[in-house]
Amino acid sequence: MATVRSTSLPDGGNAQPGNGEHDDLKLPDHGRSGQQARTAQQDPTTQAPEHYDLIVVGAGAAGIAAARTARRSDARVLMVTRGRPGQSSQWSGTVPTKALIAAARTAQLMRTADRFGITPVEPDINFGHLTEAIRDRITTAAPDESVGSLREQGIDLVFGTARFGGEATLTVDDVPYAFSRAVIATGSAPAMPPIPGLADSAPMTPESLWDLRFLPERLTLIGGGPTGCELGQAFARLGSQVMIIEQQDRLLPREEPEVSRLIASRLTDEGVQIVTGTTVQRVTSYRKHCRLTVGQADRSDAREIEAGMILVAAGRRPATVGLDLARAGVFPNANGYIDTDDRLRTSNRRIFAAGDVLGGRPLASLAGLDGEIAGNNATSSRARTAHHELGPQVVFTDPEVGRIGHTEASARAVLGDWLRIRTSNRRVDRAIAENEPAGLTKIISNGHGRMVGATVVSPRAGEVITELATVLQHGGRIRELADVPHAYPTWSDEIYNAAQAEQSERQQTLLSRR
Ligand SMILES: Cc1cc2nc3c(=O)[nH]c(=O)nc-3n(C[C@H](O)[C@H](O)[C@H](O)COP(=O)(O)OP(=O)(O)OC[C@H]3O[C@@H](n4cnc5c(N)ncnc54)[C@H](O)[C@@H]3O)c2cc1C
Ligand SMILES: NC(=O)c1ccc[n+]([C@@H]2O[C@H](COP(=O)([O-])OP(=O)(O)OC[C@H]3O[C@@H](n4cnc5c(N)ncnc54)[C@H](O)[C@@H]3O)[C@@H](O)[C@H]2O)c1
Repeated sequence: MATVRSTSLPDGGNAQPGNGEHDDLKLPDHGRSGQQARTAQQDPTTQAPEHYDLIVVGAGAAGIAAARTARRSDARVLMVTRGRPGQSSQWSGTVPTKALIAAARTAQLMRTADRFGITPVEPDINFGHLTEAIRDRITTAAPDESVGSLREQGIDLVFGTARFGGEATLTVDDVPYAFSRAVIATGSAPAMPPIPGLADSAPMTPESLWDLRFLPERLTLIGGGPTGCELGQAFARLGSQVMIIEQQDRLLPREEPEVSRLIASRLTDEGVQIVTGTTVQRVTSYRKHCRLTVGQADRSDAREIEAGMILVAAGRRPATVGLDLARAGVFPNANGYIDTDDRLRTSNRRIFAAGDVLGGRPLASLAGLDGEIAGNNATSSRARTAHHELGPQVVFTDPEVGRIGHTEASARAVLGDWLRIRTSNRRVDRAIAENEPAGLTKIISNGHGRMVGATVVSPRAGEVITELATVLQHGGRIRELADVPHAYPTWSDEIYNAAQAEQSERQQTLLSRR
């Protein structure tokens, strides 16, 4: 029979097994594997709480990765969740939005087929069939995240709301459990701006949107970040009249200003009404529609606009309410998120945190990686560190916006004018072949030519940016890609062109020094 390994506290790789310092935190040897452990169900009246090597709170991208990684060290693992495993990513975030976007792109292609010399046709959208197809995509996307599959992987699963009772205990709906380590991976929830009358209008959120049974004739999005832009464009392409209201002076305010202009222009061409530099001050609901009082932040310029169904895409907030973190000795920061060191350990050294609950950049890609790191560091003495700043992020509008590292403004804030910026709006051959407009490639390097950030706007920017992520991760220079043969014609052509241009500039500089 497999036994649970007794693992000493991972302490930055310095803690030696049995060095005495952390003996009280040693994982116990239960003499059985998690796979063989009984399913987590307990009588609340029993005195001793059931003990686990690791309890993971949350079964989203971060929690699942943490639990799976811990199982590789044969730890006895309990995962607690009050929602379906997969949560935001699989059920309401990454997967369904991309399925919706793909359907909307098809509708747009049908409508604009004349650019390929094909007779265009206005698509007939059956929203019921469309949402059914999306549900099908969701269940196909991650079969190994189902309850059955997680249990097969040896992870005990219990449904309910977790609440810490002390530094090494928690309850799930009053049933107590004890842990050697825990990972908090409770994710985030939609932020609801405190706008008078908003709650009465029963607004949708990216989470509740998937219950829609009909295509809204008119849809008003509050927030023009990644969610607002992706969903706004998709619903407009499916046939809704869409308005996006953004309080900052441009859409996608975290991206380069030229990206905001490019995406705004594309959305406007597709019929989306964009209102920037404007906040919603009041919502008045009528039986079938709403009226919004909007204006500038200082409340000047107040005016009323008609709105359809409201979808709030105004950012996220941490899902920590009710966890009783203080009892566990974990203290959220001023924004309510959990701070950790780079090994994802919180102020309680038994407890780690991963995913959206950390704040920063709430991305499924980072949540999964964090989960692995937290699960590893909680159950193994070989510590791994998290480098959030290195992960690429993509806004899946059409065209897509891929970014890695700094924008020009954030690089300038750190490096001043010690920057080299290479920008191109050239239409690559692939864009010409597919009759797509020009995008953008912007590569930012420091004075030594080492890349510190890049932005790509193209129909496949999500793929293209990963090549640059590799360069950034290795502290490389863009010219190093000039020696790597690239397939032609691809959406990466402009990266290769930039690499060759950098290479030839360097050769000229070297020649001129001779
Ligand atoms: C519309 C939308 C589109 C997105 N698109 C992308 C994209 O294209 N690419 C990308 O990388 N990211 C995308 N994201 C972000 C991505 O979905 C999240 O970053 C990711 O899902 C976060 O994972 P998580 O595990 O931290 O949290 P979650 O997936 O939210 O999981 C949290 C889990 O904790 C549980 N929980 C919470 N509190 C408790 C409690 N007290 N007790 C027990 N269980 C609890 C929940 O039930 C859930 O299982 C998108 C997000 C949205 C909203
Ligand atoms: N493709 C992707 O990777 C993807 C897609 C969607 C979401 N996400 C993730 O989810 C997170 C949340 O995305 P999001 O777009 O909901 O949030 P966000 O914080 O990125 O953007 C919200 C926008 O709403 C605006 N806003 C806030 N309150 C407002 C108000 N009262 N009136 C008008 N505008 C208001 C903000 O200025 C901001 O531009 C992102 O940080 C991102 O990491 C990722």
